[in-house]
Amino acid sequence: MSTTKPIILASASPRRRELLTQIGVDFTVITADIDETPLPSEDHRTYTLRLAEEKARAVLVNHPDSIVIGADTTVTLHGELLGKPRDAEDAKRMLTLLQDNTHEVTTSIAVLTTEETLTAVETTRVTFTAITAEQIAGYIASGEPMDKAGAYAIQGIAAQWIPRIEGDYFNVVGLPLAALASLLRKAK
Ligand SMILES: Cc1cn([C@H]2C[C@H](O)[C@@H](COP(=O)(O)OP(=O)(O)OP(=O)(O)O)O2)c(=O)[nH]c1=O
Repeated sequence: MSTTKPIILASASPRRRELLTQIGVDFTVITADIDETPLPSEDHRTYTLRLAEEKARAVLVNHPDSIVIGADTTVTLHGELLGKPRDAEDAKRMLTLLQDNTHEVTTSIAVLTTEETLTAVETTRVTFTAITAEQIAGYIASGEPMDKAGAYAIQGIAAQWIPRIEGDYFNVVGLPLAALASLLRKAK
């Protein structure tokens, strides 16, 4: 895919890098640290959209001639936001909630230039089988949950407990590729 301006992915996530490469986009990676604390009464759509935009905006200020992509993924179960687990105990709490249940994964993306702000929010429903306490302990010991929203990776070991999803698979991994490609085609 070619655009008139250089594309920057404002993300430290190796998954996002791989996904964007998968669809043939030429880009560089520049990250900026932002505060990811949810605001009081912010829902998952507002929260992920705000963060996606803030991540991209923080990079755009220093690279005004580029198209900057920001993204944020969060898991929600019955309205509760599950971000990345703080520690092993928090990962256990999240996986215990998610097992034998269906939850939503929301990724917001923002494609920013100095002239325009293009955004999209994509939600995928993910169903988990029952997972025993022993399996959860073993999974946490593998290290996979620690840097993932909801404490699991659909693209990893957790795939064995996910018989069904409704929506975009790539959205769960961290970037809704079809929605993103459509925004990139619009960006000038
Ligand atoms: C649910 C789920 C999340 N994830 C990952 C995607 C994201 O990297 C991470 C959610 O955290 P994010 O805060 O969205 O992203 P990040 O901190 O990894 O990267 P950055 O903010 O710099 O862009 O969880 C998976 O890899 N697989 C999954 O199945």
